[in-house]
Amino acid sequence: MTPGGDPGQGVGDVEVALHEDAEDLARTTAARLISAVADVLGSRPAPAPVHVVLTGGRVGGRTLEAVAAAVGTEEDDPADVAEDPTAALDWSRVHLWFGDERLVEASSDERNDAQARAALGRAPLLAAVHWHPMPSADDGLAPVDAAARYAAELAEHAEDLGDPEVDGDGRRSPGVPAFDVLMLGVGPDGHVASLFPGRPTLGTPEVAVVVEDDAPKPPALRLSLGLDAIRSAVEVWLVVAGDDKARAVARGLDDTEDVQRTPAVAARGRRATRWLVDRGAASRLAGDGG
Ligand SMILES: O=C1O[C@H](COP(=O)(O)O)[C@@H](O)[C@H](O)[C@H]1O
Repeated sequence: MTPGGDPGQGVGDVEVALHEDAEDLARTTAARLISAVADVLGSRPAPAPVHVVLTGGRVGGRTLEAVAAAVGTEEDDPADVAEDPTAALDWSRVHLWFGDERLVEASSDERNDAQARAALGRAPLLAAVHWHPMPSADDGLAPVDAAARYAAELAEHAEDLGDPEVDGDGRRSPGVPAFDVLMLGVGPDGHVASLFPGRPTLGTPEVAVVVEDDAPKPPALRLSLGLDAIRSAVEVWLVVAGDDKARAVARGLDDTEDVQRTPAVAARGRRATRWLVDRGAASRLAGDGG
């Protein structure tokens, strides 16, 4: 077994969904996310929450912009927004977490939460969601204490009602919520969240929130969910665009791949793992039609 755990052990279905380009991918993923939130809201009694983990990165940002556009922004006619089916959703039951974050000033545009708030903040209906940003440099905490603080926040929601179909399967990491959907970008090097190839963070999969202090992609200092926390999600969605990601996607879908070389191979959901890719990212997969 690799230090990151056996990526193929006891996981749900793996699906690949092909999209024309990054814009189509972002728009379709946004629609998928809204529909998943609606399904979960409808499947459990109010006020039970829905837990969603957001990703940074380019396609992650475009996806959230597409979510705001679908829900209705302040530029839209309020009458149209009120008629939209998403207006009926109880967004106050939705909790938004982050898969990773850059440990820089809160005002930095390098922050994943800044990108997410800028995108989703355009939709008045989404003002009701609960944000769970990772600590920033402004909090003045040592990185290890910042990680511990986010882990404590996660633990506060670990007992929330989750999906009855998968809860109790023994594969949820203790101390993290039953994430309903966890989205990840994938780097050209195969990293997910801030779990980079060959880094010590892959050697402690059981730690809910890990510190990366020498990320090969700047900024060097970051926080990330650990592998077991990621694998606690009911569904993991890897949202990837661009032919510079094609090798990482092909490796991430190969069960024999070493997690130390391609961390993405170990990012699996308990019920499903969905690779949502555009033609460029899929261009090294057999039968992609591209
Ligand atoms: O550093 C990061 O990179 C990945 C991928 O970003 P992309 O721009 O190449 O799509 C992202 O998923 C992660 O959240 C972020 O911190």
